[in-house]
Amino acid sequence: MSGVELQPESTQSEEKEEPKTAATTISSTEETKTENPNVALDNLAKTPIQLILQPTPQTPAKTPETPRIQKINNLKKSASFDSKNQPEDSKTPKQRDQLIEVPSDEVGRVENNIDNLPFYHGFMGRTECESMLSNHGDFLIRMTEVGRRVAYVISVRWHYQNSHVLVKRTKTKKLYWTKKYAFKSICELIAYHKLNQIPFYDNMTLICGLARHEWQLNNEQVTLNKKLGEGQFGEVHKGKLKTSVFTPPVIVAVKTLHQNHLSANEKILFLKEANVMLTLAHPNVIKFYGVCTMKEPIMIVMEFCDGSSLEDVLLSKESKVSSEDKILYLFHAACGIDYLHRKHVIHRDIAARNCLLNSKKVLKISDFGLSVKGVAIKERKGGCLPVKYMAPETLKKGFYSTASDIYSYGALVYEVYTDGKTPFESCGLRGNELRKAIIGKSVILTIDVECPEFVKAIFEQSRLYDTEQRISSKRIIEIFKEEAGMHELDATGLFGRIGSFFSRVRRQKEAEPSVPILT
Ligand SMILES: Nc1ncnc2c1ncn2[C@@H]1O[C@H](COP(=O)(O)OP(=O)(O)OP(=O)(O)O)[C@@H](O)[C@H]1O
Repeated sequence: MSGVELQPESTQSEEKEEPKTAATTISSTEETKTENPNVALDNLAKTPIQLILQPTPQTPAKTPETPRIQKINNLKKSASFDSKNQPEDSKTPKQRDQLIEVPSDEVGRVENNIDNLPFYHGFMGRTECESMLSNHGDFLIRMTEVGRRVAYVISVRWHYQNSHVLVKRTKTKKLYWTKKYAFKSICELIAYHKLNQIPFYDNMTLICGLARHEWQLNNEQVTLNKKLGEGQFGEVHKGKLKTSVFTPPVIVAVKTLHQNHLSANEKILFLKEANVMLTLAHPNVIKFYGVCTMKEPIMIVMEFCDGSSLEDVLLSKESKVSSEDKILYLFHAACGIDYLHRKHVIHRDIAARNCLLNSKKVLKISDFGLSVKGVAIKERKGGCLPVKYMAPETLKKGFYSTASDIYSYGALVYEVYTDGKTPFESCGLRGNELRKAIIGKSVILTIDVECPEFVKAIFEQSRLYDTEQRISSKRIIEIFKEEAGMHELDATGLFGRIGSFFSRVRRQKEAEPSVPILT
């Protein structure tokens, strides 16, 4: 006999000490140890340990088909972690159910720091996890929260279906279990079931552990320095990221998630931002380095912009943004948005405050907190929404699309040419009143200051009510190229600064007034 029989949890609470029965079973454990001193993981895989479900005086052992085992399986079904599931803490085994404790030395020498398990992914949402599971037997371990307490979930692909099995803990001894066997650590639970190919839930075994990606960083790789600001979910710091021992650390911006008072859903929302950024690489979009989800605080690590936000630059009393730079920034913003739209990402929060500038005057679209994958979606959202920047179809019916981003781009053009004024600031309406006024067309945004004709035309065509008529990001870029001689940046972000706009304007003024052709 190699397993230590464990009293059911409900009776364990009456236990004062570790069960003395362990001593008797340890002798047979030692037999195994003598045969395999320092048994290594690989050896274990080849020589699975035989475990026998032991009868207790009160509860004779039964075969897996018996109602008692069935009952355990039912319990485990409740532990299967469905979206509507309740925390299963209370659903502990009844008195007649049995678990078998497997002592650590039976499992062999295993890595006991979960962070070092290659297939442990830290805090991860279900959707992101399911996007990784593709083949039968693929599995990963992730962290979640059940009733504000950290819990581990084994996510596995089994016969074309994804299952999420919550690892449970016994009340008194705090042992980890999913089916029959209980372990001192989650690493032992995983190692034991994987190496011996014992089903850990129903008939599912752990076959192929999916390793973490390069972008799933360890907290130790990141150092936080000066605080840059604060957003809805947490703070942004300047920091350093160590990528290897051979290369110097990279200067980064690190978005940390407030540790307290955030539910698992809010954490998932925060990580959604990283999820969207993950697929993006463009000189006018903030670069993403990775996420730290192994422990608190959860962090998103991204490119550091050594300038300020466009909003701050526009509002700065010290210096005015030149006409040349206004064109440049709006062109960069259009290139960033166009790239997002080609990647089927709707940003949903285009505004000067979410455009960052670096010291080389390159504008980068940032803050993907509200972004979604897709070209058009319908979503009714409550809470704090950027009404002043939102399109009428969004305010009316919750429709978001690439066209609604373009409508917000119009608001960005307004901000740039009014030196950072917030749209509709002067109309005196707010919240729901403003929403109704925008839908009812009783307030309309106009640029009454000096502005190149072609920019004004872009602005007007971006603010059209009919989404079909609204200008596209592709067309905006073409116009900037045609009218201002702009060039897109290459991947390094070095080339493609302003072209011959001002010499062109001079030429046009000499010849005839500029008539923008917008199709
Ligand atoms: N990549 C970055 N490089 C440099 N500074 C940054 C970077 N990202 C954010 N910041 C700065 O950190 C501050 C907070 O950023 P964050 O995106 O969290 O805030 P926000 O957009 O105000 O809030 P929210 O996320 O709630 O929309 C901003 O002032 C911004 O200028």
